[in-house]
Amino acid sequence: MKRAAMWLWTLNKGFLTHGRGLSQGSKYKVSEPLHIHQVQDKLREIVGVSTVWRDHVKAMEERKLLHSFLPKSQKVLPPRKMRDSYIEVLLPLGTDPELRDKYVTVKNTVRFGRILEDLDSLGVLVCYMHNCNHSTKMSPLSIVTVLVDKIDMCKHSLSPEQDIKFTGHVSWVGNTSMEVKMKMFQLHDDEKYWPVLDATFVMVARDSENKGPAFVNPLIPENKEEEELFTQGELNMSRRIAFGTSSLLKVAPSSEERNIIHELFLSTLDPKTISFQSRILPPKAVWMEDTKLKSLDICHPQERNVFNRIFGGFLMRKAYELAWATACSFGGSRPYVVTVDDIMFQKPVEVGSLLFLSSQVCFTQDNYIQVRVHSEVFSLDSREHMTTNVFHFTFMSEKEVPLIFPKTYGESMLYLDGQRHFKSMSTPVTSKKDYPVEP
Ligand SMILES: CCCCCC(=O)SCCNC(=O)CCNC(=O)[C@H](O)C(C)(C)COP(=O)(O)OP(=O)(O)OC[C@H]1O[C@@H](n2cnc3c(N)ncnc32)[C@H](O)[C@@H]1OP(=O)(O)O
Repeated sequence: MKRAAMWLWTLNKGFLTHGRGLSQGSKYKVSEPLHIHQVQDKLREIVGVSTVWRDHVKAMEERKLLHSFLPKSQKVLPPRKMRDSYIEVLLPLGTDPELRDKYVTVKNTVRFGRILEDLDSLGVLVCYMHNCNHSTKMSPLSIVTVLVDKIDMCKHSLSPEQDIKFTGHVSWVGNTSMEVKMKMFQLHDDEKYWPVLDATFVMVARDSENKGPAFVNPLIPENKEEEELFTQGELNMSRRIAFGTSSLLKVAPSSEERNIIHELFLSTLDPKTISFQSRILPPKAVWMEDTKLKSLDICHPQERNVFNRIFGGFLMRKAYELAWATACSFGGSRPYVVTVDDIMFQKPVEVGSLLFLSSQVCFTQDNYIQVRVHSEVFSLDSREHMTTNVFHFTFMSEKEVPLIFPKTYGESMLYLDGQRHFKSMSTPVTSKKDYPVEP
């Protein structure tokens, strides 16, 4: 009982000192960063999971008993500061060849899919730090990823032979949801850590059995910088709601968007026939339907998370790798990821499901390729199909890529949705060669 509470305290204690932990961007200092392997160990300890799949039902039964520790209201929970949840994690690629093998691509760069997995685990650990409760051995909360709001890549290259450091903390809280900001840095020849990536995730707290909502500790900003982050978190929430309510699944496109679609349609009509049916592809263009790639995975217990559902990071890696392959076969050169945007985890994926991923290019501009991946699961027990996620990735190719043309109304909506996501990319990156981030 004391052991888990002890580590939480030890970890927290390190955060009480202010300072410049990293050469750029760090606000708080920790005594010692965690090793990447410790993240999973800590999560297992906090949630109290079985390491043997056979025992998973028993372990979940034990978690039922934690229900009584859940508060009835958020008001009774003590407020936390941003530094309470701040953690640093080291991925020692420079000194650990075995670890490097897991991360290296054929072109001697870093597998971005692996980074997505690490960010997901890190985000969850950050939230457990925020909600750390010394009175229980295991946390009564089940914390799951609901949204990858944004991952923006900086221009610096990722080497599989230099150490990587992650930092993260809670930046905003609602009643049951938390926004987590994470950064990634890589050690350079000048012995300094340079920024590589900025990520914003939203996590949700659920009860001990992951069946209903659970309150999270309030968050109090301590200074002006934190107030700005908090306000930004609130604005992000309003933006997400606005983006959701204007979804093309709910409302018609704007008049400007309707014009775009009509122009695209007109430019594919055969001028030799006076018909709406004869469609021909303009030069340097590809039909959207010809860009599709699909994959199937069986969701084995190996890919489960601490709550015995399929790990969100695994789903992201699989979707990312398929998206990369789609962009690569479409663009004709090895593309680089620029932005990951608005990955919504609508439904959990059960262990044992069949995971169908379907990827297609939905928008292009200059060297940019916008790829959408739709994820659907088939439950062998209930015989039901269900959409679980939609992923959006922006890639950049070394050379200019063909234009993409929708044929049907449904594809036109995919085109506009892709364009909306492309436009929401905060800072278009223009570099090519010094940006080697691949799957
Ligand atoms: C190693 C450990 C890793 C573990 C990490 C994982 O692998 S997790 C595995 C991958 N992820 C999952 O399996 C999650 C799958 N999704 C789900 O189970 C469900 O969608 C959910 C429980 C997260 C949410 O369900 P509902 O939307 O019905 O719940 P509800 O409406 O009560 O919302 C709960 C809180 O989430 C917020 N919320 C909901 N949708 C949101 C969105 N798109 N963007 C931001 N926030 C959102 C709400 O505002 C609310 O916060 P407030 O209450 O603050 O207003």
